[in-house]
Amino acid sequence: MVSEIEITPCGPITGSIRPPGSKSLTNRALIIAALAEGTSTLTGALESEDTEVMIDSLRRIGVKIDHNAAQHTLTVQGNGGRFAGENIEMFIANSGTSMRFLTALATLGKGKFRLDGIARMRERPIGDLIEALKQLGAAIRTEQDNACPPVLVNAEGLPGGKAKIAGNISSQYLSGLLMAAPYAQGEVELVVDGELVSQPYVRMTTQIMRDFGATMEENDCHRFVIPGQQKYQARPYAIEPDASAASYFWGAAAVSGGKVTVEGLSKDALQGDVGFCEALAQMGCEVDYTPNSVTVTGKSLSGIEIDMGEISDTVQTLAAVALFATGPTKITGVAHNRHKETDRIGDLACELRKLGATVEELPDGMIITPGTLQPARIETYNDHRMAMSLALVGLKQPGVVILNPSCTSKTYPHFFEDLAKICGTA
Ligand SMILES: O=C(O)C1=C[C@@H](OP(=O)(O)O)[C@@H](O)[C@H](O)C1
Ligand SMILES: C=C(OP(=O)(O)O)C(=O)O
Repeated sequence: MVSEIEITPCGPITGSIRPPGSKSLTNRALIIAALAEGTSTLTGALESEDTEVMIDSLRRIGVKIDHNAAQHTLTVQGNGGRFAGENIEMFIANSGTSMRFLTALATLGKGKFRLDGIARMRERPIGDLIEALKQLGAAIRTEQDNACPPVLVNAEGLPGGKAKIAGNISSQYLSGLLMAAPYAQGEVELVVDGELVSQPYVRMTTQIMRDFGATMEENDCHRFVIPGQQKYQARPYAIEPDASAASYFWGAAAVSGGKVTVEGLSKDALQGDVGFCEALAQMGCEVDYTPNSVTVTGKSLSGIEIDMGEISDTVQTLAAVALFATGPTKITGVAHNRHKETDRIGDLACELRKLGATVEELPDGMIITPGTLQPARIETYNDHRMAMSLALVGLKQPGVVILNPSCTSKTYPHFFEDLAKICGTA
């Protein structure tokens, strides 16, 4: 494993790429196919740490999953929501989606389940999800009574009922509840209490649930009524390429003044992160959509003011692009970014300053004023997005070194190879 990588500067980048499958869609499809009756074939699936920990955990509750690496296909034989076990341990590394979705799923079974992860996962909140599951009748708690993993579930099936769920820390709680709800013994009513961050991910959840045959009543992403004792229907399902991963290639076009096409995504993609292109358009880039591709052409860039609450995984990408703009960029609406793989406000500000920018940290974002760029050794805090986004700066500025580059294995194990290929520096 290499301990650091120096990014090779290059000219305007032109080319096209199809990034690996969406993490969010792969992990949702796995949960739903695991609960379905019958065999589902998931094509275009992501193969990375976040999906491996999901697959490993589902296998522990008796779901059969075959992986065809050459075809990026997962074949899942669902257990119909019937699973039992004594002291089943799930190790989830630092995958927020897996931790939150599997916590909700575990309440549907019978027996004792323990969900744990790496040290950072033990700092990532899960208390609001635990409280909502308790309201639905689950026997569940955190091991240290600190509202963070490890999570202990003493499952007897999920009775159902009405639950309020806070949405200001993470939308993944609501997504986890929604996907489990059709398998509750009775009807489940979920009401979002206050603000809901990352809303496009909730729309993605309800869409994929419907694609697998579940029904629900939905009121403006605020109230959901899901009849109990439903079954997902197994089916073939094609997974879109990952739009958050695509942001690095669109960002590469923006910073290099090039033209990059991402294949397999469109304006109508299930993933809200295609909205990152609109932020680039606001900065001055040209964006062209077809039904099966999105192309960004880099032009001269201006700083912008933008609320990124719906596309928070692309904040770091936008911050990297902002270093090449005229004037400051103000990002707001992402207080929840402090609870991700690392504090993506404080730690991001620190690394941007090393590259020569002036950064004012806000409670829910930052103001980035570009300065003269300079070489820097970039700390990644074991955050894949810190590595992938700040690598873009090195495409123009010599001497940008990314430390611990293998942290991209969380969602994109071959990122640096793909970047070098499209830059012509491989
Ligand atoms: O539901 C999902 O697939 C995700 C939701 C988002 O998390 P939050 O809801 O915590 O913002 C996002 O950051 C994460 O990468 C994936
Ligand atoms: C926040 C992220 O992941 P998760 O919450 O699923 O760990 C991410 O991939 O940027």
